Amino acid sequence: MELELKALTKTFESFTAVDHVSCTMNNGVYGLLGVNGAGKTTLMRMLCTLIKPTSGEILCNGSDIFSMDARYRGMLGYLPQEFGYYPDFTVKDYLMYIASIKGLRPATAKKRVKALLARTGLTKAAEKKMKKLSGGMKRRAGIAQALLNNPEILILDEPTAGLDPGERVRFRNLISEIAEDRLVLLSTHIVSDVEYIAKEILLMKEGKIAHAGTAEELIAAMPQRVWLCTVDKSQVPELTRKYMTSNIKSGGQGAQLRILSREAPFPGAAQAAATLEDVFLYYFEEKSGDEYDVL
Ligand SMILES: Nc1ncnc2c1ncn2[C@@H]1O[C@H](COP(=O)(O)OP(=O)(O)OP(=O)(O)O)[C@@H](O)[C@H]1O
Repeated sequence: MELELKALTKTFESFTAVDHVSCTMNNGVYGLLGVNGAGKTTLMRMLCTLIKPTSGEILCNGSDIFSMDARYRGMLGYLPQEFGYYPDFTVKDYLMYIASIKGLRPATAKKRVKALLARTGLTKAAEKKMKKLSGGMKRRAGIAQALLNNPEILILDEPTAGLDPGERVRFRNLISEIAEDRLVLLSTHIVSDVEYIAKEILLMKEGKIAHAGTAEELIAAMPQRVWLCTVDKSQVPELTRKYMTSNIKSGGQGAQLRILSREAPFPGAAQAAATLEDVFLYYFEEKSGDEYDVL
């Protein structure tokens, strides 16, 4: 399975939301990482044939996905950012309903729903109403519906939005497992969602893929170094004005800053190993997601 994007572009009137994106993906997890408005959803909607590119191509095993039409959609599973469900349906009825829309025969649908309930850890919740599920369970039901047709390509738009840290870990593990034999493209603005499970991370900024590679490659390519600086609290405003600072930990009179800079900000500053969070800060000049521990 190979998905190839060739100079993929989408403009809305004079605004370019996706700007000449080119990349090739095959089985495994790809993390589309970027801040709000970077163009992630627009890119994914094109990959799902929901909107047409202004220019450029998307090829699946060498064929244009829009020409493949239903044949391509049969290979595709999609979990949109806001996914619609029927609040009064039970999880099982919801999945059976989506299975019928996807054209699965009732006997096949029954088997697949049972298997997917088990795979997503929802067997015990099968008879619960959708509106009674926790955020994490709802997302897992969303994944289950996207997997009903056993897709070779799975597109997940911000699947971890609103999940608590425990649910996020369970979700990551599930996605990792699912991607063993298919292509999974997952968008997020939270570094830790993709740091350990993505075989490649695509950093998307202002419609472009600014950088792509493994977490290690992205870290190695960052020109700045990371410095841990223990300073007096009174020095914090000046240092944060002067340097990109990824983290500040305060305690008593002192503060520990994590500073990104080519050179040591002052003699004696200790160099630390860079992380993907630092890379995110460097390229986007903002902190990733809602998990960042600025104290
Ligand atoms: N139908 C549209 N008409 C005009 N502009 C649009 C349309 N859809 C998206 N945009 C604009 O394109 C840009 C990229 O939006 P997109 O939703 O793809 O970003 P994103 O990275 O998914 O961000 P978010 O996580 O906030 O959804 C935004 O500035 C958005 O306002």
